[in-house]
Amino acid sequence: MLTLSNLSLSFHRYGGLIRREQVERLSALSFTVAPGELVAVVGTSGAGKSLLAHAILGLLPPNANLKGEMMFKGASLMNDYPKGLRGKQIALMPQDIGHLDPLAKVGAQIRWSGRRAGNDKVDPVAQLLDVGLSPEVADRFPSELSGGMARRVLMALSLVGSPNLLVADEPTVGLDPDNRDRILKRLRDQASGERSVLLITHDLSAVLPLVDRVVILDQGRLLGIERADDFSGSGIDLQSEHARALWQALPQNEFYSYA
Ligand SMILES: Nc1ncnc2c1ncn2[C@@H]1O[C@H](COP(=O)(O)OP(=O)(O)OP(=O)(O)O)[C@@H](O)[C@H]1O
Ligand code: NI
Repeated sequence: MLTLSNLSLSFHRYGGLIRREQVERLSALSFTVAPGELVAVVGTSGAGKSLLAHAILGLLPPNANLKGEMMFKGASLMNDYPKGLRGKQIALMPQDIGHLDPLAKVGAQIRWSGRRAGNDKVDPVAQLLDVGLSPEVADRFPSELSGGMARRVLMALSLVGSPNLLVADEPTVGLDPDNRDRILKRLRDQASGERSVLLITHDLSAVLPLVDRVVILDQGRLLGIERADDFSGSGIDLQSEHARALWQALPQNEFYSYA
């Protein structure tokens, strides 16, 4: 479904008046997301996770310079971003709840997202129920939502067009365990059949029970691609040393660090 081959991303930066330099933020990333898969991209702050999300959505700023190849269902996402893809076949659940329009009620925003995705007949209440929110939320403004509700509204907006690929950028940050697990469960349900999810997070332990595979990013570099099942025991089945170190550093595994 999604294939990245040697994808690099750099930015032009002006040093002084005439010196122009390139700063590389993603370095030769290669990985795939298969139909039905839920793949986590894990990395600390500044690893390049949101940049990767924006690259896949064709939302990078003009001074960004992408190299390599990125294919979605056989079409290249590299130069002219294919029309009719974003918000329909590929959707982003953004990291920042500031993406909600503060001046519009939730129901109206869901209808707009539906229209952008080519569906004029979206029922906001059904979309809200789908993410575990009650019908009355449709009449609220974003300022009247709790953090957990706002995240679920963002999720409803991103799901409105039934995307084949959903890129969820830190969808559970700042949420209590109940709200977090609700969102993660909905993402797990989403990833089946022809539909896949790329789940961006810094919280490996919260997502491990749900995801199929884990891509580890650090400072724009790929440090490992692992099957989620291999994060078990002492981590002997993990391919990369870095993944083993991450696994052994989780609080519940401290025992193994001394084994
Ligand atoms: N438009 C830009 N121009 C230049 N550098 C940028 C730009 N956007 C982001 N960066 C830099 O790229 C790096 C990766 O940023 P990114 O937002 O992808 O990190 P992240 O992994 O999503 O972090 P977080 O977990 O904090 O959201 C950072 O060092 C950031 O400063
Ligand atoms: Ni980010």
